[in-house]
Amino acid sequence: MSTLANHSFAKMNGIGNEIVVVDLRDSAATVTPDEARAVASPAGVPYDQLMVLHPPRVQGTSAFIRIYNNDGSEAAACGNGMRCVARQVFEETGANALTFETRAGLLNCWAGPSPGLYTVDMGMPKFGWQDIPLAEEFRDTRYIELQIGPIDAPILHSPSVVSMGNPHAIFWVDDIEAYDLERFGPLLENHPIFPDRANITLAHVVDREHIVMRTWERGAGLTKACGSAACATAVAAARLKRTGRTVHMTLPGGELTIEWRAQDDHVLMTGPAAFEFAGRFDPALFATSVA
Ligand SMILES: N[C@@H](CCC[C@H](N)C(=O)O)C(=O)O
Repeated sequence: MSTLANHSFAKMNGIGNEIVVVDLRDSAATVTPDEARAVASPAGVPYDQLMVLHPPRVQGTSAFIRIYNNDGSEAAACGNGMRCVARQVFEETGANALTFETRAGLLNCWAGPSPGLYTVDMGMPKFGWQDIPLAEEFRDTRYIELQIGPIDAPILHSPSVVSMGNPHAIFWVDDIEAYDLERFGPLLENHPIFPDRANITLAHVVDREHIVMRTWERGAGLTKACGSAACATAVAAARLKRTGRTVHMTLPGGELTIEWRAQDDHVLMTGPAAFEFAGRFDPALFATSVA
């Protein structure tokens, strides 16, 4: 019998990024890729990311969080999902600031700066080609040599690449709607230059304080919002001196503020987290996913 059978969940979203939160802090169980895919099935609770809380492994943290994409793969970072987790645990405990552990490290989260908003310290971005990771050496990752389309008239080319704990490639364009991201996204996500695949973003710099963007997410496809991609895009734009270090980001599902803090290079992501409904998983979902 699956640990998730009859287990409670919360369906939430972070500016339209579909999130399911499951609390396994009273259990030693983990979620298998098959179970994660079963939850995402149309008969389950379709999501972009499943955030699973496990017992804390590090003193001073409230939980160890494992993050699943809807294809069953695991991700180390999920900005929108972290705001949802923070809201849930804040409401349950009355706290307004907590630290969680993810595979990307320890993340401080706090309520504010105004009611209904949550801030996550997403840590420091990484720019080294081995950290992202890329399959071959690029000394300058502000732009890398990568293109799709005809060699002399590429459709998309020269992305910036950044790790926010997970890999991101950002293509700078004039019109983010002018490209068939559903078609190019999977090609780029699975391009051999990205040995761990990558999240693919189209971004347009409106001015020094505003970027519009949309993302094809690794392991989840087109989503209404990707928080770590917003962080990666803001940082990449600031590295190129096209924006300042605090940027307002417009995503298909809503707005985020990203600050790349000068004092320690940490990236702070601020935005809302919405609760939709709570429920219990139907055991029939896992009938074929667990031996
Ligand atoms: N939606 C997330 C990113 C989730 C992980 C990503 N698909 C990956 O595999 O790296 C966010 O809000 O950051």
